[in-house]
Amino acid sequence: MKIAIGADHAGVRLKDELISFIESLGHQVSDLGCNCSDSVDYPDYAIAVCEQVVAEDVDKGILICGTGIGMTIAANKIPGIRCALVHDLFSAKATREHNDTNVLALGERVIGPGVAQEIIRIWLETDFSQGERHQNRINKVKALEEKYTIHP
Ligand SMILES: O=C(CO)[C@H](O)[C@H](O)[C@H](O)COP(=O)(O)O
Repeated sequence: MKIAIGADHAGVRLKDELISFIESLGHQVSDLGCNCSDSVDYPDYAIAVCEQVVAEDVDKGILICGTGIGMTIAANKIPGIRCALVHDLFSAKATREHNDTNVLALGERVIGPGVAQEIIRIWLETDFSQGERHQNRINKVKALEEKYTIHP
């Protein structure tokens, strides 16, 4: 798979540690920054990654900030993005099976690299369950997105 990854200053260290791990799983990683510890704004990196996901330039996105919360809030403003903040292995599997999430958010100040690696491995290898009830719920989320999108 092609994966875009982005982080703010509070997630850059974990991002840099995770790239080689994701590549070792056989994926191609596009690093969209940031690339230093200077203070930056997480929405700028959420947008960069999510735009690639929506454009289908990549298959999935991974976003990292201090808590993962800011990245999650920003990512889910973008139509077509279903981003989950995940800090446990059960949710990593469930959010692929039930929510068909296309972006994963992590918090560097919350979990260590070992747990982050396992979350990513499970999230990337788990398919959407295709269950009718899950698709129906995702369709309702898409309808909300459409209803509250302002068309020029
Ligand atoms: O949005 C966040 C908090 O929910 C992210 O964790 C940011 O990375 C964090 O706010 C950055 O904090 P800092 O004090 O500017 O380093």
